[in-house]
Amino acid sequence: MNRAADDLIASHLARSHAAMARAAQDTALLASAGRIAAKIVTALRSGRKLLIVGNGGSAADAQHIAAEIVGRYKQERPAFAAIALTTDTSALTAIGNDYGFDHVFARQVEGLGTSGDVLLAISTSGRSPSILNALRKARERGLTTIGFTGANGLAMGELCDELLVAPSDDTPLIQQIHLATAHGICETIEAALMQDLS
Ligand SMILES: O=C(CO)[C@@H](O)[C@H](O)[C@H](O)[C@H](O)COP(=O)(O)O
Ligand SMILES: [Zn+2]
Repeated sequence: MNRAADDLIASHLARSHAAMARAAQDTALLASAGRIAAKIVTALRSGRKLLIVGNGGSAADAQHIAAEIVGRYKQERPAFAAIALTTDTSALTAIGNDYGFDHVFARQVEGLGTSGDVLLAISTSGRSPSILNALRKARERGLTTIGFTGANGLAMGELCDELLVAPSDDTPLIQQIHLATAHGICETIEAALMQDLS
């Protein structure tokens, strides 16, 4: 690896480290993460499900988080219901082709979401129409709505019962804060669900 690559990667790691440290001190982020974990626990305890949407890197995060819930985070326990709406290529291409990409998630929320479920919608910009439409549809159908965004995404809050704001305006860094915070939320959820069994 040449020097330039080393410098670029080291600089990214340093910015990532600084962004994570800022997030760890962000009392608003920590408080909203706690409320989000409590809302998801309430839904899962009563047999409801968690639906998750996101584009690009956030689609990967959606799948990652769903797997922590339906599989396990760290502890041996029963499975709980979580689905990323980013994985079914037939649904995504049919809905995208017939109705337009802006509807790929909203249409799945309409088909799969029921009152009492939770929609977790991840958008670093807070402005992706596919994500905003999914939140609107979730509201219409009586789902609890949760948003993950970045410092410039506050407008998304209008459609969310809880909005978690990563303290950065850089998409990759926002994504890293989202995933690390989601791991903390999964740990909190798992601890609460394990306590029910003891
Ligand atoms: O992973 C990255 C950048 O790190 C990209 O794929 C990124 O997720 C895509 O550009 C998304 O379309 C951005 O959408 P959003 O987060 O603004 O809703
Ligand atoms: Zn990325």
